Amino acid sequence: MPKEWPEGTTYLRAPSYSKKLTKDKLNTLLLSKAVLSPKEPILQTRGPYANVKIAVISNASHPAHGQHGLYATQHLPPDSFILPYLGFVHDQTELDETSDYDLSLDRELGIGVDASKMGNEARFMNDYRGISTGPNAEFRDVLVDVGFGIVEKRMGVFVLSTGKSGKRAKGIGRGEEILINYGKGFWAERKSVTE
Ligand SMILES: C[S@@+](CC[C@H](N)C(=O)[O-])C[C@H]1O[C@@H](n2cnc3c(N)ncnc32)[C@H](O)[C@@H]1O
Repeated sequence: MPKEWPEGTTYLRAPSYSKKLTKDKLNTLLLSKAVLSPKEPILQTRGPYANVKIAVISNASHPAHGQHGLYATQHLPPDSFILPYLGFVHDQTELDETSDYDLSLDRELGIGVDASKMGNEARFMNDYRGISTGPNAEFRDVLVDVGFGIVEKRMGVFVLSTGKSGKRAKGIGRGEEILINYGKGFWAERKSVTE
C-alpha cells in the first residue's frame, strides 16, 4: 500500500470491472495479444509506483490545500509513462454523477473509470488551474500485458512531450507536483452545482 493511502478507499493493482459490463463491452477492453500488430507498444506495469508519492498539501496558497496531491519522487523525462489510472470500470448505467474521480475510457461506448471508492496513486492528480501555468502530464491510451495472452486497454498518465518550442524539455523534476488538465467541463459542471 502506498504511504498516505486513505482509509476506506481500496488500493487497486489492476482495474475492477463491473459485473454489469456486457461481454461486448468487455471484449473492447480485453484483447487477445494475437490480434495485435507486433509493432503495437504493450506495457508491463503494476503498482505500487515508486516514481510518485501521495502527499498532503500543506501550502495554504494551493487551491487544494488540506487535500492530497501526487508528486514525482524522481526526474520523469518528456513522453515517459508514469502510471495507469485505475478504478471501477463501468458503463453509463452505473455512472455516478457526483464523482470527482471519473475518467472516460471509451467515449463511444460510454465506459468510464471511477476512482472515488477504489483506485491507485493516479486518483490524487490535481488539475493545473490555480497551481501552475499549464499541465505537465496527460492521459494517453495504453495497452497493458496482463498475462495468458491477454492485453488490457487502459488510460495511462504520461509526461507531456517537449513541445515545438522545447519549453517542456526538462520533463517533471523530482518533488514537482504532477498536474493534468481536467478540462473546462469539469469545473463548469461543479460551478453549476454550487450555484
Ligand atoms: C481527482 S481529485 C484530485 C485529488 C484530491 N485533491 C484528493 O485529495 O483526493 C479531484 C478533486 O481535487 C480538487 N482539485 C483538483 N485540482 C484542483 C485545483 N486546481 N483547484 C482546486 N481544487 C482542485 C477538487 O476538490 C477536485 O474535485
